[in-house]
Amino acid sequence: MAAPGVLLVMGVSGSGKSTVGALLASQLGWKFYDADDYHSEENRMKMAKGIPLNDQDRIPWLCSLHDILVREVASGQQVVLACSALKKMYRDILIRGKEGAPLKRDESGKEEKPAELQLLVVHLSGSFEVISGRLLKRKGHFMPPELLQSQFDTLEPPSAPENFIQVSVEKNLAEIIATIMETLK
Ligand SMILES: Nc1ncnc2c1ncn2[C@@H]1O[C@H](COP(=O)(O)OP(=O)(O)O)[C@@H](O)[C@H]1O
Ligand SMILES: O=C(O)[C@H](O)[C@@H](O)[C@H](O)[C@H](O)COP(=O)(O)O
Repeated sequence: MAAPGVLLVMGVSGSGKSTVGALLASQLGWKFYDADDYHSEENRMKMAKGIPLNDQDRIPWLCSLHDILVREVASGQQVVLACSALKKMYRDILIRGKEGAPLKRDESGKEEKPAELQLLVVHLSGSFEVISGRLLKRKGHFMPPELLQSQFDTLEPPSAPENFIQVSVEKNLAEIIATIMETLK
């Protein structure tokens, strides 16, 4: 497949996004962004208190990630982004920015189409049991394991016509990376 500008590694909390994303970026020589690093203090505190984020909390966060991706791709930089991106609408915002955002005007006043990114979605998919087992063992993270059920409730797995692959979290890391690298060939 033609290499996309952006590889989005998505899934519920504990599915392995940060681990797989960082490994992939280093193997590909692409820049790595972890969406967790871009949450507002309010969002972080909300999750730490065990309250799931809602659309209003997530939309500005996703818009700022979209802006980062557009900037990087415009400068020729390929990017791996680890981001929960649980709903189709969230992935659409990463690709196109906020739906209904007013069209920008160039210097002559002409309307410019919003930037759209070439993005491959890698969905790390697995059962509640396997993923909660990993979260319970993970130390020093702000996300409480009790929020996992809400992540599964919110999840809309990618489907056609989205450009995506699904990889089982039950594979070991080397197998996951190899599967993704094979798709990129
Ligand atoms: N394929 C895998 N096999 C075994 N353990 C994994 C795998 N992927 C991730 N882990 C472990 O599971 C935990 C959650 O992974 P992490 O990358 O933090 O997930 P996320 O970023 O999606 O929340 C970490 O302790 C990580 O080392
Ligand atoms: O959309 C969300 O609800 C959040 O992004 C949420 O998923 C959280 O930020 C992380 O998932 C926590 O961090 P981990 O994914 O690393 O557990």
